[in-house]
Amino acid sequence: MHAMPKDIIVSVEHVFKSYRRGSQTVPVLEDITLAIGRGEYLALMGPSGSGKSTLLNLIAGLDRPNSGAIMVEGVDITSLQESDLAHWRAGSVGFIFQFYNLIPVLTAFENVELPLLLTRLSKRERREHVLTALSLVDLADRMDHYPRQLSGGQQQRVAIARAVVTDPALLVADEPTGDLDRKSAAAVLDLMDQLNQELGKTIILVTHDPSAAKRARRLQFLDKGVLSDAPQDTL
Ligand SMILES: Nc1ncnc2c1ncn2[C@@H]1O[C@H](COP(=O)(O)OP(=O)(O)OP(=O)(O)O)[C@@H](O)[C@H]1O
Repeated sequence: MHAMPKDIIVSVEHVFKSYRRGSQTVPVLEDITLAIGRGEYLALMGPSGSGKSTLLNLIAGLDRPNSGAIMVEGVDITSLQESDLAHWRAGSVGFIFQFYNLIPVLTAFENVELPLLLTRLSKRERREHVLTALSLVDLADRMDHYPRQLSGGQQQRVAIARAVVTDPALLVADEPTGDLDRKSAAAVLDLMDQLNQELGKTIILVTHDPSAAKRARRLQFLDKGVLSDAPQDTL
């Protein structure tokens, strides 16, 4: 473990990432360095294919860089073994995806409970945590519903409850409003504002939607694998 200033939660240092396509190497991220403060709300924009999801997945420990270091809460996640990384992810990061990724055969309650099955909590404690998370997203009354019985906006709110049920400091959201109508999108963005402002969650939001990016308090722009402060006229 390295010492890091207390207020920096994510530190990306000289990260390079490429993918292999047949015999070719396709560079995706080139020398990315980025520090994110605890409690920050950062939006990441940029053209399709510029590497936004790739960077988000690296920070969340879903993928590994070719070189460079990624420190999250003082842990160099690039040096963790696969099983340690999975364990770290489960307790440290909440994920919000464009298409919710709920399990169709599980109820809202069971979907939100899933991340807790990896913990030592008792059944009763799990139930309390799940109900707290579902109340936060205002869906406690729908806990016995299956995903297909819920609207897209409601499914995304269940996914947000699942993301926060283990109380991670960091939330990563990849196009969380990409599949929603304006009204449901606004409700999801309001909820993310609340998680940031009231619960102090650090949020990294990847989006194409300027009205979503406006909610963040800092904007970074990725183009052809290179990161920069967003130009003034981006939004
Ligand atoms: N697992 C993979 N294997 C090979 N190439 C990949 C893989 N994942 C991403 N890529 C390539 O890396 C590049 C960046 O992809 P990425 O999804 O990070 O971009 P993005 O900025 O999030 O795009 P979008 O806005 O369209 O979601 C693309 O050219 C993509 O084809």
